[in-house]
Amino acid sequence: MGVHEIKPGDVLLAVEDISLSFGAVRAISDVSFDIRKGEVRAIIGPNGAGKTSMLNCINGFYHPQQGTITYKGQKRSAMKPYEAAAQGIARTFQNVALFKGMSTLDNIMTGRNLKMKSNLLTSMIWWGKAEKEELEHRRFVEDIIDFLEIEAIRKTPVGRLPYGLQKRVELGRALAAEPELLLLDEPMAGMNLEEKEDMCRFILDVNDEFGTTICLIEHDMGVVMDISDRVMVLDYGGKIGDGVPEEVRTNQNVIDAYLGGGH
Ligand SMILES: Nc1ncnc2c1ncn2[C@@H]1O[C@H](COP(=O)(O)OP(=O)(O)OP(=O)(O)O)[C@@H](O)[C@H]1O
Repeated sequence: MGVHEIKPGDVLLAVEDISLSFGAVRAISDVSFDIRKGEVRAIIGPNGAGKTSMLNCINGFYHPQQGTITYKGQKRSAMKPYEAAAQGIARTFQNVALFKGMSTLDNIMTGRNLKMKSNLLTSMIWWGKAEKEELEHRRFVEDIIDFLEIEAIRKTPVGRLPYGLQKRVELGRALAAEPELLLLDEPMAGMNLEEKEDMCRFILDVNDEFGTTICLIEHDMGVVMDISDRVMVLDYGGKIGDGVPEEVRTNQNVIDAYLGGGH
C-alpha cells in the first residue's frame, strides 16, 4: 500500500490538533498526541474528559471536525471503522460487545473474518482450498485460546461467563484480527483484583510476544502507571498532561484535575 515500514519506537499514529463537537458539546479540543510503535500508551482523565471519543476518532467511528490523523505515515481522510480494521486497528469496548449466545470459540472466530479470503463462490469452486484455509484460521484461533488460558470455556456460550472472562474473550476476538494497533477501552473495568492482575499480564504479553502496539483507557491509576510506557491526560476535552508515568504523576494540572475530581 506504499506505506513505509515502521520500526519500533517510530510514530505509528499521530493525532494533530483534532477537535470534535456534538452540537454545543465540545468532546475534544485541539488535542495532539502520538502513539509509537511497540509501546503501551494510556489515555486517562476524569469522567466525560473525551477519552472514548478519542478512541472513536482513531478507529473511524467519529470524524473530527478539525485536525488530522496520520497512520503509518499516511494522512487519513474520513475513514470508516471497517477500513481502520482492514489497516490493522482493532478495539474492545467499554461494555462487552460479544455475541452472548455463541461460544467463546465462535466469538473469537468472528474476529478472524477480515483475514478470511474465501467467499461462497470461491468455496464452491475451490472447496478443498477453502477447507484448508478454514482449518488454518481455526488453528490460529485455538492458539489465541491457549495464549489467553481459556481452553476450559472454549465451548461455553459467553453469556454464561463471569464478566472478567467475557472481557478476556473480547480481547481474544480483537487479537484474532492480528492487529498492529490494539485499542482497549477500560479493559479492567468491573474486575476484581485477581482478574485485573490476569488482564494486565495478558496485555503485557500481547505487547511483548506479538509486538502489538496498545492504546488503552483505564481508570485504575495503579494499573495505568504500572503497565504504560507513556500516559496522556485529558480533562474537559483538552490535553493537560503527557509523558512517562512519573512525569504525569507529578504534573500539577493532573493532580488538580483529579483532586477536583467528580466532574
Ligand atoms: N455520540 C455522542 N453524542 C453526544 N455527545 C457525546 C457523544 N459521545 C460523547 N459525547 C459527549 O462528549 C463528552 C466526552 O465523552 P467521552 O465518552 O468521550 O468521555 P470519557 O472520557 O470517555 O468519559 P467516561 O470516562 O465517563 O467514559 C461528554 O460530554 C459526552 O457526553
